[in-house]
Amino acid sequence: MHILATEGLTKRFPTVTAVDQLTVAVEPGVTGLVGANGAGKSTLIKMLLGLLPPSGGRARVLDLDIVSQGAEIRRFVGYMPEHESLPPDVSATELVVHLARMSGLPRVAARERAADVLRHVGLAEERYRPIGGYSTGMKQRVKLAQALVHDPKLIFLDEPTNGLDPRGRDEMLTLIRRIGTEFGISVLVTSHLLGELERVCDHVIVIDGGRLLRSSAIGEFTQATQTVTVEVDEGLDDLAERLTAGGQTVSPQGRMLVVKVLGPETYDAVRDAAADLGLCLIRLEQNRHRIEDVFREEASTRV
Ligand SMILES: Nc1ncnc2c1ncn2[C@@H]1O[C@H](COP(=O)(O)OP(=O)(O)OP(=O)(O)O)[C@@H](O)[C@H]1O
Repeated sequence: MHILATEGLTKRFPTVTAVDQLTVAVEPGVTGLVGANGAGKSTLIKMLLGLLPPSGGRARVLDLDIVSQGAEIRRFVGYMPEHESLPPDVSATELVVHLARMSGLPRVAARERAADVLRHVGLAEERYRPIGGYSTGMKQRVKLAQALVHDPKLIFLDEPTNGLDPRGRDEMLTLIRRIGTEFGISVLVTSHLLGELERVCDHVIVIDGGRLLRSSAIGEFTQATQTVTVEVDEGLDDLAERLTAGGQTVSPQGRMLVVKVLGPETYDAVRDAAADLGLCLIRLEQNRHRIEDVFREEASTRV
């Protein structure tokens, strides 16, 4: 069963086509939507929520039509917007209870549910303080809590790690994975960094200029795009030659080599080649993939 499916979905603004003939289907689980700034991620999400009418094509979310059943879709789907959209003068508790009430929960149930989700996202005592004094990380957690409070079947998270420091990012990504696995809520999460979504997603969709570039299970994805950086004390050229002769794809980068990972055997090949040549291996590091790497990869397979 698909949780959402689009067919030729298009959104044209006067000067730009933000989403261009997009046909894609998403299964239950955690799905990453990756694309550079301006790729059309937010526009796609707003259309899927029934908040922005498409210029062409069709889409269904939880088997509901985005044009004629937007209000029903929003009953079952939670949305964490990209930009800050929180009132500064109320506390997280007041806001989340209010939103729970607006989604139709009675007063007591709304309070209980709000307390539950705020606890799940990791907001403790501070939830009683006005939101205006929160750090970016705390504000992101409030935005996540309000997306979950009406017990959705699916949530759309638009750049949830924006503005967070490395630790905050890690915590947010762990939370997202838990939402998908422990709570059984399907997640569509956007980012401009493929590397950070790799950790938490089952499936990744890449868009560029509003068009679908790729949609695959995370395993296939990382397989196709993974590289390791290799640094040795000396003898870099010899190592490159040895690896190339052994069937590895190697490109020099300054004082290091970038080797495409063909499988676990690539790591063995690097270790063995360095040992045979008597070189001291200083670094063997798996690279985080920026979206640009995927574009480069796709472009090189197209020619
Ligand atoms: N309301 C609008 N009117 C006109 N152009 C718009 C509007 N909303 C978005 N766009 C344009 O559509 C394109 C896609 O924007 P969108 O916000 O969907 O991208 P994005 O992938 O979410 O990027 P970001 O993460 O930077 O928001 C951009 O060129 C943007 O300028």
